[in-house]
Amino acid sequence: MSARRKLVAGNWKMHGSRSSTDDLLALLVAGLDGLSCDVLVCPPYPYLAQAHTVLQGTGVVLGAQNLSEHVEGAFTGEVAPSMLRDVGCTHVLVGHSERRSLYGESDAIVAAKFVAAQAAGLVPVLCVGETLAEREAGLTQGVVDRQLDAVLQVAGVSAMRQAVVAYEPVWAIGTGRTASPAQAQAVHAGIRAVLAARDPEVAAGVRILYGGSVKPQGAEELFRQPDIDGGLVGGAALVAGDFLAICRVAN
Ligand SMILES: O=C(CO)COP(=O)(O)O
Repeated sequence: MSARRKLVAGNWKMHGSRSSTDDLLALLVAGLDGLSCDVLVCPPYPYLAQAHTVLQGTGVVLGAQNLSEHVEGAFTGEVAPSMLRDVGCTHVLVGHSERRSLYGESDAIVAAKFVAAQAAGLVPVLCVGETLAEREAGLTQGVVDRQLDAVLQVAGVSAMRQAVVAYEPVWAIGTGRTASPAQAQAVHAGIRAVLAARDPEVAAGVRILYGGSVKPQGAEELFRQPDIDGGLVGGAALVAGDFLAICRVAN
């Protein structure tokens, strides 16, 4: 039995409205009563302050889906790390595959965002994962190691004490195709081994989430794997009953 407490995170992506945010959060807060896993929700930027008000005192923590690597300045359309803190975020996703592929975020930018998040007192959830072509070419662990190493080079391994890693194979995101528990476990163990080579204690403590078509069915077996410490949930995080069911099996 691992000493790491499970964490279930919901990435709402670009979905919702003011009223659906209130509705979903109310259902989550009511349904989570009595559960002991950690729960994080990441609504879109405009709803963060509202979500913070609803979540205060509930134990559910709040994260953003992205942040600027800059402290402040002439960066039209960007959101500073301190602003996220200011509206009640404790966490932020960094390097989600959609940011990497659709918005050209390089390993270097992701590393800079990771550092900027921690400098503002936010816990970064560092997302890593390979494409289908990379998996089929046998490059999975190499890609994930490169993405992780880019952050470790800049931030140092001890920064991982205040961070979460999320393994999200790109081919499993939004496709209904989940990695098998064995496939996911193998990569999670590989991530932990990379960290252990630098600092075994840090490696033993860091939570590594699995993401990619996580649904209530199948979540239990994923979460039973020794190196899977919870989930980063997309589509199913928008359906209160599904998200709650996933939290329940992580409990
Ligand atoms: O990208 C994801 C979470 O960050 C996963 O999304 P889905 O659960 O919709 O596949």
